[in-house]
Amino acid sequence: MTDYLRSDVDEHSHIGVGKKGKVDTVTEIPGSFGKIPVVDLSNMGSPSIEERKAVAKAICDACTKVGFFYIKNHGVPQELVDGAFVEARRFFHELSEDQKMELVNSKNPNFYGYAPIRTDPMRSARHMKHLFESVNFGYEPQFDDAAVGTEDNGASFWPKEEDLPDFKKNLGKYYRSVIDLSRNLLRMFALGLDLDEDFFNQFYKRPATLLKMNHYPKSIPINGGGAKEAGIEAHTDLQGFTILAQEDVKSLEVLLKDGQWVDAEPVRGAFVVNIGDSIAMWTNDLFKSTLHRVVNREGRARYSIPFCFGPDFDAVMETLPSCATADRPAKYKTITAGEYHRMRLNLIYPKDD
Ligand SMILES: O=C(O)CCC(=O)C(=O)O
Ligand SMILES: [Fe+2]
Repeated sequence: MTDYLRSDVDEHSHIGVGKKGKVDTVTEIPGSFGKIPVVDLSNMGSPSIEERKAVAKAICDACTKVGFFYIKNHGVPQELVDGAFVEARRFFHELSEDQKMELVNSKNPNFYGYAPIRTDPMRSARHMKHLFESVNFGYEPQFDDAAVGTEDNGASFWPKEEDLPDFKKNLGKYYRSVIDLSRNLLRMFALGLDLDEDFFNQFYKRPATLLKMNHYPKSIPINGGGAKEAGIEAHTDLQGFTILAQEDVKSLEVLLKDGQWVDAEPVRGAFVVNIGDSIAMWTNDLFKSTLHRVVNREGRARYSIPFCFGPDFDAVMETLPSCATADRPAKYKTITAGEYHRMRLNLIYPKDD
């Protein structure tokens, strides 16, 4: 059993915690779709259980075969999506470098905040190259219509109101709307896995949400000359699932069967959803956490807004009964989402950073 530190593109692997408690990889190759499926969510809130089940089945097919899918008719108004991109541009371009560095994530106990572009050749090989700039904000009950408590998941670094007026208020509208959509998707996952429709929501009372904004410039100058394409190396996401908003610049690529990288082209009005490692482990890899990467070859800047939705830190992720059989015994150790999260953050942000 290898003590893997990072997903390995050649093995189609994601990071899980094996029965012996070691970080291990899973080598299953994503299933039989040749492309990323599109799921229409129009009937997700239908009073008819049969109609809801049909949506749940389409989602679960996509999760078991690809781990990536588009959703349309998802209920998040386009003006909120467009508004969130306005705020992303304001953040990256209206704040000075110093103002952004005041919010740097290495100063935050939960690594919330700003992550600058890193081209330092001396960075240890254990780090992912960070050829983009990004910022993220954690869970706050004020953004959650279904909040049961008043505590956040650790304070985020928000820009000062005088530096970027109304930024938090404006982004908060989008935050609220994607949390709501995420809770509805959890119902579909549960239905599709033959669980009580509300099964997952009991583990998402103070969820590990992360609203991220990424900026991939059109190219990145390298010290000493030359330029590189902006992007993110092949990786899997760590949380339950991610809802990604993109504009019209194509750059996201997903690894499908036979080792083919396919573009997850932007589709106006649709989000891209992908399963993260936590739900993959919880479902005993029935749901696939699929490798993806970003390479901005388009010659213009790209912005994206991923929203990650992970279970409560104290949620105990024990292999779901409908996901283990005699032929397919449970592979993973029962672990709390928080323990797993912490383990992954320690890999992403090693102490020598
Ligand atoms: O920007 C994108 O399209 C995807 C970003 C991503 O994979 C991530 O932030 O984990
Ligand atoms: Fe990702």
